[in-house]
Amino acid sequence: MGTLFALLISLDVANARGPGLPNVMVLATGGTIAGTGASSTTVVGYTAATVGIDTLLNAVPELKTVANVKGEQVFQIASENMNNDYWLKLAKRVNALLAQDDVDGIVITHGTDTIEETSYFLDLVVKSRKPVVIVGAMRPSTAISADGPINLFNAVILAGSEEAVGKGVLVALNDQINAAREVTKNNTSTADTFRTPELGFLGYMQGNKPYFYRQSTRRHTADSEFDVSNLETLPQVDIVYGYANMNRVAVDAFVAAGAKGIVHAGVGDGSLARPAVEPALDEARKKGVVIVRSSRVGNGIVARNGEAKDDEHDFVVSDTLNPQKARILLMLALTKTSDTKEIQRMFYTY
Ligand SMILES: NC(=O)CC[C@H](N)C(=O)O
Repeated sequence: MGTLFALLISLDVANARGPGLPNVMVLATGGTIAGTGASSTTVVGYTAATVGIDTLLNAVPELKTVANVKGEQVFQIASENMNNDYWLKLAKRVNALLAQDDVDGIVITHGTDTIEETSYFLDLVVKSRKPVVIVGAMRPSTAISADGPINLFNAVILAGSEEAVGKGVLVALNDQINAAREVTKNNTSTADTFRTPELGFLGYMQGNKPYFYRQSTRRHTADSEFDVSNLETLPQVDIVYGYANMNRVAVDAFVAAGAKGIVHAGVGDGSLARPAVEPALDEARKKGVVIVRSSRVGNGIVARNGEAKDDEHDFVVSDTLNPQKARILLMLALTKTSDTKEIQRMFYTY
């Protein structure tokens, strides 16, 4: 009886999205996955974002066997040109589509340079438990052994899967599934560039199936407090990079240009150069600019206080977020509050 009941429950879950193949929407935004080179051996020095969504989908006829796929070109850019306006446009489109009963999941094709930023932005503002998978490629569509088609095929399977529901925005390339919060581009040119250093990726794509082994403990998507549905702009937040012999010029320039927040990509565990930079950040803070101490190191925690005396300076720390991801959380935090205690809570929550 118990087994029968369990079977009925699992059948119900399997049928939650209706019988047959899942409905997956592919939103194209550009990047190398949509790039073309001069010849089949051109794998660097090609042009990104030249091929449209129809060509992308037609290149992988196998997609029809795993999902009912529809495509839409949201914009067409190399992702180094990503900006807040594109993010707001993309997030609103994703939320509108996920609110539809006939969309089970979304795949976003994207240039790899800023995948880690777009994915974390969406992780914080998508209002749904349905899967959102961001995918790209390191070799253009015309290259020998192009990685785009297999990456797209796996991304569509993942976006249509029950396993990906509620896992937050996922970045899936090279047969590996990563969480948006932690994934980072790790190599300028190799196909295995996406890594979740130290904390580890979430699982594999193998044999046309996702296999999950872990998930993020941080809040995201349907549980997030951030909402961009009524926003047309985001606050200006800039990143200042730490280095030996550093001066205060960049901090002062960003403040003069109207920054509402500055992420300091410090050396080590987020250390600031004294006496050059700390007074500049103090002055910025007194003018109302929110300062987040992050690190250029790439792994590990930037914790409050210690030598940095964050309470005294009224600085916020980034926890494990790298500077480019800390910038995104700070922008969204500033859409809700300028209270640094509240912003610090957000950095320990997301
Ligand atoms: N591999 C890539 O997608 C890089 C191409 C380009 N720079 C972009 O990010 O869009």
